[in-house]
Amino acid sequence: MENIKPGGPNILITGTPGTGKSTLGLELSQRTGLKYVNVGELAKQEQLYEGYDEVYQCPILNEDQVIDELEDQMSNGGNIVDYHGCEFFPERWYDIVFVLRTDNAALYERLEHRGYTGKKLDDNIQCEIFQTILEEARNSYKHEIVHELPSNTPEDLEDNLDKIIAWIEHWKSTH
Ligand SMILES: Nc1ncnc2c1ncn2[C@@H]1O[C@H](COP(=O)(O)OP(=O)(O)O)[C@@H](O)[C@H]1O
Repeated sequence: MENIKPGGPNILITGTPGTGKSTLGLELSQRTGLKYVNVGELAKQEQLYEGYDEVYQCPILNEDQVIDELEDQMSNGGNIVDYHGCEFFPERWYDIVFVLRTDNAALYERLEHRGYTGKKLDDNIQCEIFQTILEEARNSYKHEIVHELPSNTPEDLEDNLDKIIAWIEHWKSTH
């Protein structure tokens, strides 16, 4: 049975770093009033970590702590969650999952611009080539709620916003 969420639907925006999750998530939040949750930022603020990854030179997310931290607000609904992974969240949290996709050349430029180099840059490009996050989403959620969205141009961004806003309106009229 579906949970009742007074705050509205919960939306997951996932995809390889640099595909445009925070750009889309923030704009969507502004236009809809749903709450934007950047899991990476939340972990940093609340120090939800368990150790340090020497290879990638970044802290390791404590997934259980993230789940505990978000459980109440996710049960209430009305959240747009942004993270470059999706398999550790409880499946019941999300009403819909969007996986952003970016062509290699564009993604390479965005990540280079962000200061990524060497293995970190290469691995993220490979992650996108092998559609790792899309596979992860399809393995973690019902196929019918997982949607791939192109995220290459500003026109794509506008199209994606229009589509998601229309979906939210529909969700609200049926719940
Ligand atoms: N649809 C798009 N078209 C062109 N550039 C985009 C698009 N979406 C995001 N960008 C740009 O790509 C870069 C990475 O976007 P960001 O939202 O930070 O990605 P993520 O949150 O997935 O890491 C930013 O410079 C952003 O302005």
